[in-house]
Parts: sequence; structure tokens; C-alpha cells
Amino acid sequence: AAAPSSLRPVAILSAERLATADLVAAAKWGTDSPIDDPAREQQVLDSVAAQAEQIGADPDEARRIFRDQIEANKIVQRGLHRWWTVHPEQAPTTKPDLNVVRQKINRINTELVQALAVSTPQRAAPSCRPELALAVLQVHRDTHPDPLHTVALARSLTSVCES
Ligand SMILES: O=C(O)C(=O)C[C@]1(C(=O)O)C=C[C@@H](O)C=C1
Repeated sequence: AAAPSSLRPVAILSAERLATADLVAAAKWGTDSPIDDPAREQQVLDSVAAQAEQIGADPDEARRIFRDQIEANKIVQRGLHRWWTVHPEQAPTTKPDLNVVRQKINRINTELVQALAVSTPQRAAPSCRPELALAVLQVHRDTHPDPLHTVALARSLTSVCES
């Protein structure tokens, strides 16, 4: 069997980050908090750029990749809010604490910055796209995401391969 790809943790952590979108969507559902929170996005981007720099990775690349992660998160949140608008009986009945969810997102962000740094050579290689596609298929097989999360996972990874 082939050696496990260093891109696999990147795909797994991206899927874990997307799973938090369900919690964020539930936290914001029925409140005045909009899905788009530019101040929080800036905080996330500044933080991952600083963490990347600290471990000798490219901070601008971290910003680029996490912009995609955030866009993907919003795809899931918007999709769920639309779904719950049409099917109110399926809307969540308990509201997670957004600050607690953000602490979880922060932890995943740190792990993802590290996984991206480890996979720098693989991300620069011509084999990145097929390797990443395989990693996504493996995550898909292991986690059985719904179509919304599948689409969003692809969106979250668009800048991971450097060429
Ligand atoms: O923390 C939030 O409020 C989120 O919705 C999560 C998140 C993210 O992916 O980090 C996504 C959209 C917001 O604009 C800010 C941040």
C-alpha cells in the first residue's frame, strides 16, 4: 500500500472544521447574529498568519487557505439556514454557545496550520491534486457527509495545492 499522504490530515481537519459550521449555524439561528462576521474573520486570518510565521511557514499562504476555509464554512451555514427556513421542524432546538464553538474552531485552526506546514513539499508537487482528491475520497468514505458538506469540503481546499 502507498505511504499515507501528508495531505490526509489537511482533508480530515478541513472536514472537522466544516462540521463546526453546523454548530455555528445553530448558535446563530433565530438570533440577530449574521452568518458573516468580518471582525471575527479578520481575527482568524491574523491569528493563523501569525501561527504560520512562528513555525516558519508562509503567512500569506495561510491567509489564502483560511479564506477558503471560512467561505466553505459560510456555504454550510447558509445552506442549513435555508433548509431550516423551509423545514422549520428540522431546525435545531438547542443553541450552542458561539464562544465555545469558536474555541473549538481555534483549536482546529492551529492543528490545520501545522498540518499545512508539514505538507508544504506535497502541496508544491505536481502530484498534489490527485493526492488531495484521494484524501478527500477517503474522508468521504469514512464520514459519509451530506451533499452540502461535500461541496463545501471541495471549496475549503481550493488553494491547498500550490499549482
Ligand atoms: O465564528 C463565526 O461566527 C463563524 O461563522 C465562523 C467563521 C469561520 O469560518 O471561522 C465563518 C464566518 C464568519 O464570518 C466568521 C468566522
